[in-house]
Amino acid sequence: MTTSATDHQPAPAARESALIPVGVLGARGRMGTEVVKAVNDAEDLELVAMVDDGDWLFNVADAGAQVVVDFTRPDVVMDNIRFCIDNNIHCVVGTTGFDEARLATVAEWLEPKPEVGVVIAPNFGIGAILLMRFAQEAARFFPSVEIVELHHPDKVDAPSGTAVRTARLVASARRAAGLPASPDATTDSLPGARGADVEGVPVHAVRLTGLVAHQEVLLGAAGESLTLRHDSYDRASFMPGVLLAVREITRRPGLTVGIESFLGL
Ligand SMILES: NC(=O)C1=CN([C@@H]2O[C@H](COP(=O)(O)OP(=O)(O)OC[C@H]3O[C@@H](n4cnc5c(N)ncnc54)[C@H](O)[C@@H]3O)[C@@H](O)[C@H]2O)C=CC1
Ligand SMILES: O=C(O)C1=N[C@H](C(=O)O)C[C@H](O)C1
Repeated sequence: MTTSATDHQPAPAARESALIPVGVLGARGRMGTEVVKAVNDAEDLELVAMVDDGDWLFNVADAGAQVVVDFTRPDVVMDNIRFCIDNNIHCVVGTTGFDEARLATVAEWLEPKPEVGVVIAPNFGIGAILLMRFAQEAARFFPSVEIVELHHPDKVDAPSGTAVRTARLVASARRAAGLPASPDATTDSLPGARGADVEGVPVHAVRLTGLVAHQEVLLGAAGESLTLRHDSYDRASFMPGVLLAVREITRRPGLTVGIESFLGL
């Protein structure tokens, strides 16, 4: 008996079962809406649940989601992660508001579930991730550093999660290089004028109509400065990183912070 190329194609049911079933939390929000579109457009993913405020969270488990993407709010994200871990669902989390204590809690929840993966990333934009890496590299060469993040005025948290992570990475590189505090003679200032102090790095937050998500890292030395800047003009910029994380997390058990390792960085 001869076989044609079509004889080797999987049956429709088998093809469907190869798709990764994805649930989206915060599905009606700015990022959630974009994620829903991106998942629907991806040939290897299947959108099985959309949940927003007031919806039944159990929908994602009932629908058989293998991966959940969370773009909600800092005050609800921990409950969502707990639910997913308890229900053996991998999580891709873009929601901000994670400090060391929260990350430790998630790692603790994962201990009895060695097969479940959670990735928490303050920024899925490839350019923003590279900016963080470049800032970390440059930090040891400059006595002065400050960060300015600029966002749309509907953002509820300040400074941005990305700026806080960038400041921590820069501060850590400065400590490793033995650099002292950035010079600053200010003794008289209005509250907030010098920004938020994140591990010794001043972080300034701008909220401006028309902006999406932007960040500058300003590094200064005698007679020169280096400015690193990244701009997300559209939330589409986050989608390649989100989709990469959805695909990777099914084979990355445990807690991953940032998607740098998924990008080979
Ligand atoms: N990691 C990254 O690359 C990015 C992270 N973000 C972060 O993502 C988060 C969301 O940002 P946006 O989409 O701009 O906010 P948004 O306010 O437009 O969307 C949040 C959505 O979550 C919904 N929500 C609230 N409580 C919920 C619950 N218990 N269950 C399900 N849904 C719930 C809200 O109704 C809303 O639709 C923020 O923390 C933001 O900083 C935003 C852009 C990129
Ligand atoms: O709220 C936003 O818009 C963004 N939030 C993230 C953050 O706080 O860093 C990522 C990006 O800056 C957009």
